[in-house]
Amino acid sequence: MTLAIMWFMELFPPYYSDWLASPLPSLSQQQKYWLFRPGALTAGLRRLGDVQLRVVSEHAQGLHPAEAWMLKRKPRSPVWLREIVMSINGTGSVFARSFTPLTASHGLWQGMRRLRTRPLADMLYHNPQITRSDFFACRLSDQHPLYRSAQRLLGRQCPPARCLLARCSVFWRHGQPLLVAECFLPEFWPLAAKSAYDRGLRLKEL
Ligand SMILES: C=C(O[C@@H]1C=C(C(=O)O)C=C[C@H]1O)C(=O)O
Repeated sequence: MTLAIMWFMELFPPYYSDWLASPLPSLSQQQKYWLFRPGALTAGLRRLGDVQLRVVSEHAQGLHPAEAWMLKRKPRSPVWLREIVMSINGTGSVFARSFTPLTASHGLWQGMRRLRTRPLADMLYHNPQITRSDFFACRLSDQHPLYRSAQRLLGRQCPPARCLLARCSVFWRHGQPLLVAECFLPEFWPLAAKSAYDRGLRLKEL
């Protein structure tokens, strides 16, 4: 990447970002529902079946330039990253990638390092000091950091980027951000549709 492009990306981040604050018009009602559903995603997934969480990786790395604006931190500044996959009744359904500044992972967000297979949700929704940003959603592209992670995780079984819908939001605690990005794998959508059908719900009641 040339210096000029990197300079542009750092200066005008939202203009090259894939993330959108409102749903793409082409999405189904069900997709819009899950991409912008408030509250704990794990709680929503548990209504579809038995949820298992597998930690894929946890390590320090530099903040990706395309994600720096979300964290309001400088590109390449050190962050602590956690990547997990959640399965519903044994079917890999959601891949999540979460990160916080490395200093915060030793401070206000240190709980993130101790979770192991407990979901992040356990430490996010019962603390009045923690606020959540609006959601952003997108269809992934080949260059998207979340897609790069999905490729590492799924290898040759990774679906094309355009088949993957994702959302993200930032949790803030005393000025310290924790970004959570979640990608719905293609196998998730039939499970969600079947569950809604079994419960006799119309889409708007999901
Ligand atoms: C943030 C939540 O926790 C889920 C669990 C995660 C984890 O343990 O790393 C990451 C993203 C979420 O889908 C949630 O359920 O809303």
